[in-house]
This record gives sequence, C-alpha cells and structure tokens, in this order.
Amino acid sequence: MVLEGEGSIFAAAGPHLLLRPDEMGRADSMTIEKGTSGSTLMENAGLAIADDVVARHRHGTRVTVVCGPGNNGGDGFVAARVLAQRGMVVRLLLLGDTDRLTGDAAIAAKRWRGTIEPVSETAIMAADVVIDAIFGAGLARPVEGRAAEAIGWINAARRGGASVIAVDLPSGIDGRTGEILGIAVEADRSVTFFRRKPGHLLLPGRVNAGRVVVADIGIKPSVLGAIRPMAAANHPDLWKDKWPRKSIAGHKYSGGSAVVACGGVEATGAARLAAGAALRAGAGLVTVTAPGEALPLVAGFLAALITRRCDDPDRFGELVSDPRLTAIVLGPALGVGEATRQMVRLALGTAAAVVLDADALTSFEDDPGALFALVRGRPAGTVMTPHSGEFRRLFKGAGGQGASKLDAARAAAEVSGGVVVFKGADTVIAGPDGFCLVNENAPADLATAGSGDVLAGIIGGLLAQGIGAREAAAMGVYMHGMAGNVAGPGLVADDLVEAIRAVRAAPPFED
Ligand SMILES: NC(=O)C1=CN([C@@H]2O[C@H](COP(=O)(O)OP(=O)(O)OC[C@H]3O[C@@H](n4cnc5c(N)ncnc54)[C@H](O)[C@@H]3O)[C@@H](O)[C@H]2O)[C@@H](O)CC1
Ligand SMILES: Nc1ncnc2c1ncn2[C@@H]1O[C@H](COP(=O)(O)OP(=O)(O)O)[C@@H](O)[C@H]1O
Ligand SMILES: [K+]
Repeated sequence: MVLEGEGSIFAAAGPHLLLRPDEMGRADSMTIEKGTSGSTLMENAGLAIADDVVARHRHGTRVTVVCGPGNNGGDGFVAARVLAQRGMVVRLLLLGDTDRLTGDAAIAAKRWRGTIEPVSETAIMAADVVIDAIFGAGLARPVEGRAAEAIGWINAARRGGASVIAVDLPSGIDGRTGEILGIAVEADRSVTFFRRKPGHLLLPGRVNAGRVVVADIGIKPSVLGAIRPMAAANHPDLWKDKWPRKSIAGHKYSGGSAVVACGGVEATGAARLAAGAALRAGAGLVTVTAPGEALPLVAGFLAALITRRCDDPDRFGELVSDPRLTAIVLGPALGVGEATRQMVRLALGTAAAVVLDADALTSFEDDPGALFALVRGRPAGTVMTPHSGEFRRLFKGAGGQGASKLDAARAAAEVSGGVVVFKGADTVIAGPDGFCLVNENAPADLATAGSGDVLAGIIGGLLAQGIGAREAAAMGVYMHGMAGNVAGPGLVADDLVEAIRAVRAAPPFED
C-alpha cells in the first residue's frame, strides 16, 4: 500500500499517528500477546498519572481519584496507590460496586489498601487535585445518572480552583470523534498512553482535554505496522523536506507561475489576499485575472502582481492555457453560477495544480458528481478547501451518520479523488488514499474575514512550486496557523499575508 512506502507520509508520521480507541485496543492486545501482561500495562499507566501529579503538586496535596467501572478506573486505583505512597492525601471514590470490577481493574482494586468511598459531591469538592478515571476508551453511550452527576461535580471543583487530570481521555469525550457524549469532564491535563487519540485533537474534545501528555506504557511502535492507523497530527516532520526555499541557481520561474481568478468590482479583496499570499509563499509569479472594471483595484494592491483582463470564461481559458502555469486558485469571491463552473472546468482541464475554494465549490452544489469526475481524472493535484458550510453543500452527508470530522473529510477525499482541507479550528487534511492529518496550531484569531482566502493562496503558492497536493495542503494549513500566531490578536487577513515572510524566515523545524 502506498502509505507504507519508504519515506512516505505514513512512515514520517510515527510519533504523530493518532489511534482510534479500537486501534488502541489492538495495540494493547498485540502487546499482551507478545508477553507483557495487561496488569503491567495498567501499572505503567497508573504510574504515569501519578508521576504527572507528583511533578506538579506538593507533598500533602489532597488528591481525589474518581474511578469508573472499567480499566480506566483500574488505572485510577494504581495512581491512587502510588500517590499515597508518595505522600499525597488520597481519597478514592468508585462509581459502582467493587465486586463488579473484573480483570486487571479488579487486581488493581485489590492492591489499594485505603477506603473505597461512594462518589459524593463533598469528597470531590474538598480536593486540590481531582483525577478523572471514570471512562476512557470504553465510553460506549451518552453519560447519564450518577456518572453524569460526578462529572458535573468534577467540573464544579475545577471552577472552584482544583486541578483536574484526566486518565487517557476526559470522561464523556468520545476518543474517536472528539464529541461530548452527554456531559464531559473539563480537564487541565490529560495523560494518555502510547499515542494520542483523534478525540484529543478534534473539537470539542481538544478543549476538554487541556494539555495532553503522552506516556510510554511499554507498547512498542512496531505494532503500528499491523494496525496501520489512518490519521496523524499535522506536524512539520511530515513535510519539512519540502519547505519552500529559493535556490541560488533559481530564477522566477523556478518558483512556478500561479493564476488567481478575481471576481467583480465589489469582490476583489478575496483574490487580492489569495494572490498576495501565493507570492509570499514562494510562487515565482502570480497573475490575477479580473473583469475590466475590477482590474485597477487589483493592480493598485501589490505592484508585484501581474494583472490580466478577463471578462468571460473563454478569455480565462486562453489565459490558463499557458504551459508555464503550475497552479491555479479559483473560488474566493468569484460568484456562484455557470461562469464559475465553466472556469473550474477549464482550470481542471490544464496540467496545472488547482485549488478550489469557496464559490468554486458552492457552484457545484447541485451536481457534485460532475466536479468529482473532473478532479478524479486529472494527473495534476487538486486541493479543495471547504469550510463546514461549503463542505455540507458539496459533500452532503460524507462519512454517514455519526462520522467524525476525520471520517467525513476522508470520505470526501475518497469520493472526489482530490485532497480535501476541511477547515475550522481543527482543520482536517484528507488524501484520496484515506490518510488524514488533523491540524492543531491555528489560533482563534484566524476566525476573521478573508482568512480562508489567504489559506487558499498559500496552498496555491506552494503547489506552484511543484510541491505535491497533500504536502502543499498540510504545510499550507500549518503556515497559515503560524502566520496567525505571528500576527496575533487583532489581526486582519491582510496581516496574515505580511506575516508569511516571518513564517518563512523561521521554519518550524531545525535546519
Ligand atoms: N486495555 C488495556 O490493556 C489497557 C487499558 N488502559 C485503560 O483502560 C481504558 C479502557 O478500558 P475499558 O475498555 O475497560 O473502558 P473504560 O474503563 O473506559 O469504560 C468501560 C466501562 O464503562 C462502562 N460504560 C461505558 N460507557 C458508559 C456510560 N456512558 N455510562 C455508564 N457506563 C458506561 C462500560 O460498560 C464498561 O464497564 C483506557 O482508557 C485506559 O485508561 C490502560 O490501563 C492501559 C492498558
Ligand atoms: N476558531 C478558530 N481557530 C483557528 N482557526 C480558525 C478558527 N475559525 C476559523 N479558522 C480558520 O480560519 C480560516 C477561515 O476560512 P473561511 O471560513 O473560508 O473564512 P473566509 O471565507 O472569511 O476567508 C480557515 O483556515 C479556518 O481553518
Ligand atoms: K477519564
């Protein structure tokens, strides 16, 4: 399979891979089959939790461990024992009966010499630190009843100043989707095992998880080859060797040549932002095609941009037939309708890589299959960058009911044959081979008008330089997040274009 090739994105993803709860279960059982007992894994997990607490809190801290009925609770019993040995004042609360504990959790419970109390509001509210060991990977349905009450009390304790540490996942968060099933713990920290889970990165799980720490509990990375997880965090390790750099022997065409299509006189801002971003991301030259009356506005923006008059799709077809063209960006404020559809068809008919955003996507709302047929057939890369509204319009119920954002993006990439960038605070980049990346460096300041246009331009600028579609998309999303951090609070989209210079000057990896 392509993903496993030497130097492939899968190979580079190693520590950044994300394991769904069922995949984590396989990692556990493969490890147990190879001779490490489940009890040892649980001891290691509980120890990792205790270490995390001890590293941050004084001797004598009042720690309340809230245990659930499964192995997540088992980890809690181990942590409680170790913390008591290390001088913390520990209370252990159990949801349910001790005699209903089974397997490794029952063994861990026997080793706890202290009292096992029923869950109560007062015991939770009296703590300086609460360890949430109610549910982890085994959460199977919405939380209700006593467990829901306990979660409410844990959150109240946190609002009252207690620190909350989640074992594996905040209870109530679905590790596969990041969704809240009923109610969920709001943690300061989550200590998870071996690899992070999608629910640690996808919203709202990411917010509930707080700072996520990954502990080694003795599972060997070699199990990953058989499990073949299909998702990873978007990390520079995945594309740093493609980072844009000017070569001393280069000339302007070495950076490739990009075209950005501009809408009418009242809608030129989006294309200007995209074109500026493409140039700053390293495209050698960027041409903006615009209707006659809009042309002066574009020309007056950045002197480095080339402008070409383009009043109809036929003229656009002529302009993009230049064989030196390496990337085309279509969609930002272009208008929804047949003219845009025709421009998309023409762009997809070229040998250039194409970014389809905004109106280029919405224009195919009534006949997405027609778009996908064109995308699927092309040898050059195609990247589609929908926000959630555009995604729903074009990809309808991709992934089916209960699909995570990851599953939905994956299904969209598979059905369209292109690379899909499903935007948001937890942007997912999906390739048609099903492998997905979840981005996590984007600051909320990016939620501002025109920010998506800048992203489309950055990706276009990277594609123009010959970077592959998946890498350009992943790197582009990451650079966009970095630009947001450089520009900081109060940023407007224009500032992001400017900030790309600082991003390129300080790559997110050691050279
Ligand atoms: N499998 C292993 O070998 C290891 C597992 N570990 C821990 O084990 C956890 C997974 O353990 P489990 O698979 O036992 O699952 P959990 O302990 O997360 O939860 C399963 C239990 O909760 C019940 N349950 C699920 N959803 C519920 C709901 N909404 N309301 C009420 N009850 C509900 C289930 O019936 C079951 O009794 C991981 O998150 C991790 O903390 C670690 O100890 C490392 C080793
Ligand atoms: N809360 C958020 N945190 C981080 N990034 C965000 C957030 N909200 C939106 N973004 C990012 O900002 C950009 C907005 O794009 P888009 O919705 O197309 O807006 P526009 O059409 O105004 O340009 C996307 O890249 C998206 O991922
Ligand atoms: K938990």
